[in-house]
Amino acid sequence: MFEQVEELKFKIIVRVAIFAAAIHAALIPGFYVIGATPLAILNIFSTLSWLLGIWLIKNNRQSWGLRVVSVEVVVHSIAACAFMGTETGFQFYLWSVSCILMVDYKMRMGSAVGFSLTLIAIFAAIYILFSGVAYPYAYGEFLRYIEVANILVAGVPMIYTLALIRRITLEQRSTLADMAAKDFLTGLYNRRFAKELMLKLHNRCSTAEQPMCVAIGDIDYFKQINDQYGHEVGDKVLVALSQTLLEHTRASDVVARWGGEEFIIALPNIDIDTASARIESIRSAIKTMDARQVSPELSLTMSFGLSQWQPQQSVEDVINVADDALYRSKSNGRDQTTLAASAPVTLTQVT
Ligand SMILES: Nc1nc2c(ncn2[C@@H]2O[C@H](COP(=O)(O)OP(=O)(O)OP(=O)(O)O)[C@@H](O)[C@H]2O)c(=O)[nH]1
Repeated sequence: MFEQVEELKFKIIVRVAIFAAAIHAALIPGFYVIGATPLAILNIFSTLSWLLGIWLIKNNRQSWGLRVVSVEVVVHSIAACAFMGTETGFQFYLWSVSCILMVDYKMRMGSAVGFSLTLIAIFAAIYILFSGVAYPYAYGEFLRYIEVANILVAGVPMIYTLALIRRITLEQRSTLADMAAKDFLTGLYNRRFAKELMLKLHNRCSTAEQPMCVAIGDIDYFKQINDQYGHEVGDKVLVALSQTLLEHTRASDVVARWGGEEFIIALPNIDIDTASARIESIRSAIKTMDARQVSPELSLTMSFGLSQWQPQQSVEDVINVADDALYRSKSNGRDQTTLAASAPVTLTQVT
């Protein structure tokens, strides 16, 4: 995840750098036309510096790339203001670079803040040193427009950098929320998060006076699958089975990995008869699931325990009751669903 974020960040910085290189290249004839030949020559070096920065960033030397372009901006801002005065607005690029430097996480926080503050200090020093310099070249009547243009163009990298940080923050937030809620292997909800969701569903169902059921399923003889085909195949079985569970449940159901080869399905707004028909259809879908995509000749069955969640029961209570029913499915020969009741009802005996 961290590498992807870094990749995205530097991809965007490369775009800013290409934009900057193009602006510097375009200014070469511009400076030449107004008679500022030294600045035209300086811009050739500036364009080359930006191209070098892009090359360094693309070749995995991101910190060096950022340093090269930072030095370029400092030199360019000082030179432009020394030759043409501060009214041209070239000093505003120092603000852009001070923002961009902060996204280099490889640089220590203290150094990044130090460099950024130095750039702002240079910005202030430029006013002290060069605000008295009068613009000596042609087209002086357009000075105000040049200043406005420079301020606007310098603003783009700052907004781009902030937008980038915002995007990364939001993406990381959703990734972290996903990691906290989901099982790494199967992508199903994990036990802790499933419990929270089940409680919310149960409260909603109780308020609306709707029935709710909970099923626990456990793969039969999963140890044998691991022993016979290997742990990696076992993992693939867990992933394929999770997919089958999702395909045969409603969006409002909660499907979660409860433990190693144990899964839970919470079914809101459903009575026990309809729920048992649903679980039975899931059980036969698992039996007929094309397990050959995982490994040829592999056959898979699952046992279930199903219980209706009574209003006064806690989440632990209903799970214990469903678990007892599952235990009966196992001890009665597996590949079946047992309904938890005062007298347990086995729906399907293994054939
Ligand atoms: N491949 C894989 N195996 C797992 C994972 N988590 C648990 N297991 C395995 O699941 C197996 C569970 O074995 P048992 O508890 O003996 O149950 P079983 O073989 O399924 O037998 P019954 O439940 O009695 O039908 C163990 O071998 C665990 O190593 C996992 O994430 N990946």
